[in-house]
Amino acid sequence: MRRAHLAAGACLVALLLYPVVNPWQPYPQAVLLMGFLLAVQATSWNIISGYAGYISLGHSMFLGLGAYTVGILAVRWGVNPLWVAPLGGVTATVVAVLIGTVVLRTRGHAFVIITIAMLLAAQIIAVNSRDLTRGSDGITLELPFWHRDFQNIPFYYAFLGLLVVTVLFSAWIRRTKLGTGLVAIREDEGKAASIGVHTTRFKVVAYAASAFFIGVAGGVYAYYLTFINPVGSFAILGSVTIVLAALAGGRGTLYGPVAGAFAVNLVSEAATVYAGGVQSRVLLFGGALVLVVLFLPKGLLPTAGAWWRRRHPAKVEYIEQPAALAVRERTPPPAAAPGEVLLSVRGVSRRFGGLVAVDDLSLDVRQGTITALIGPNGSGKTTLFNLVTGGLPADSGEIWFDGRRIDRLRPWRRCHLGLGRSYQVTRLFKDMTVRENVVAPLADARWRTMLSDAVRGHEAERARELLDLVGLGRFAGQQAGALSYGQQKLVELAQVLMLEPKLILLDEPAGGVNPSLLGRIAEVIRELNAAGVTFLVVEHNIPLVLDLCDPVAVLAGGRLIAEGPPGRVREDPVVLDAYLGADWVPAVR
Ligand SMILES: Nc1ncnc2c1ncn2[C@@H]1O[C@H](COP(=O)(O)OP(=O)(O)OP(=O)(O)O)[C@@H](O)[C@H]1O
Repeated sequence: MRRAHLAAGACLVALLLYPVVNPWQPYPQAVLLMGFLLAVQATSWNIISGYAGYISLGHSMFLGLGAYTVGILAVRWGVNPLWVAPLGGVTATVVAVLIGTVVLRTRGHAFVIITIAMLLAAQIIAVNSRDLTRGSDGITLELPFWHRDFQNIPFYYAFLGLLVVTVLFSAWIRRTKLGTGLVAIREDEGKAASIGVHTTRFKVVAYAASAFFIGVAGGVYAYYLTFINPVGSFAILGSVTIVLAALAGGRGTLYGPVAGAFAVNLVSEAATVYAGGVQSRVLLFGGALVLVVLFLPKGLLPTAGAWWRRRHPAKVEYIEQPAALAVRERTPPPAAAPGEVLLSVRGVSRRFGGLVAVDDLSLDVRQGTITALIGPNGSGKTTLFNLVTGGLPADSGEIWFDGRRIDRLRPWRRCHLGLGRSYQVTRLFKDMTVRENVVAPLADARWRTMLSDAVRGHEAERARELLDLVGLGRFAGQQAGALSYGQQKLVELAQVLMLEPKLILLDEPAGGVNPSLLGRIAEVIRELNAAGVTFLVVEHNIPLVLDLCDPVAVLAGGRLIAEGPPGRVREDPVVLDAYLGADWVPAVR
């Protein structure tokens, strides 16, 4: 990344000097200026569509909104458009918040289509609000106030300045917990919510943040053109160009959208000069989009970066593991006293069509226990976990945790109250490093937390401690997706432990894990339990369950069929009949 920053700095110096060294070249200056404008838009778009993965095909709407705000205000108030350009950003942001609050409930194709619809709706409103916008006739603005000898050089620096600020803003967002949360949403939104990310707020903030600088740029652009009309200001081709630029350069990266914007701008210019203008541009952009998706799915910069790393592989940093486990006492003392009910599931049911997955189930988990939840495949164990953590709503019944009713709370609220969980099939954020995964959980939904550094000093230390605890300290800097399945299970455990939950729901912690790691997992659970953490464990490895857990609850057909100490449950004829099998007991004795 340092190399990329240096290269970007060198390019910036060259661009700053270009009009000074070469002042009488209006054409190349204009081409560069349009490149800056496109780069501002692609970098902004990248915040919602690259970081958070919500693809917007209507983002040029914010350019039009900025242009119209500034055009209308400049004409009505008789002020220079440049002085009111920031208000273009304000309008774009306010509209983004209003739209985002509704639209960001959808995802995938629905979101893409709605963003296009919004763009077209904005165009129709601009055509029909004649009193405000002068309809199809458009608005003509005053000519630039500077002497014509300066040509468009002031615009050149205005757009370059805007680009620098936009890139710095985007870099800052990526460095905060907001940025990590957005990437988490892109990779697995349900999981992000379960580790405390207030997904609704994060998405709306990202959408608003992705609109502001486009709105400001729209205001400056209106002055540059000195004329705006609905068709030009709310053009779908503008949105397609933004998407193409970001995809070509590298969606989700910092400099990718900038590099892509310059590349696309050059192609666009070539089309205008050599192939006859707008029609050929549409054809070229369509073809380029197909080629990028087929041959450069990650974009130019990430592909070049991967090629460079293959040629110059970095050495994996090795951190010595501590000789012994060092589990700290829980810092916030547990609310419930040992033996008191911490989680209470009361008459909860959940159906999937005609199938009753959880059937009027009641179950208590007491503070300080390692409670097992076992039962045949399909008996409703994972569904119960989803009901408790908020991944699924219950059809009926109540769920209480630490003295509070939680069944109507959103998943992140339940996490903030002290509920952590791991998944049957690990759900790490595979494009993040192991360290980033461990620090991704959020302890609360405060704005201050959201805008703080992604990895704060004490968190880095805690992440290191936890990774050492599960024996994976040396993999902290690696991509999580590169680890083995068993190692990913351990990283997910470290991730859950980051927030020091009161209760951890472990879904098949031993599934797919080799015997030596299994011993380590059991050891970690025991140590944490001794330090005050309560566990509810779903597991099919019965010897492990009987050794580790007490009490044991048995589900079958979504109902609780037995509950009690392991010695009693393993001899219960109902359990033998429904799950363990008649010949099981002699085999382990
Ligand atoms: N999202 C869903 N849509 C439809 N049916 C579902 C859904 N989730 C679970 N089920 C069904 O509900 C029942 C209970 O599934 P669940 O995953 O809770 O069982 P389980 O006890 O965790 O099984 P296993 O031990 O195999 O993990 C199964 O019949 C399953 O097919």
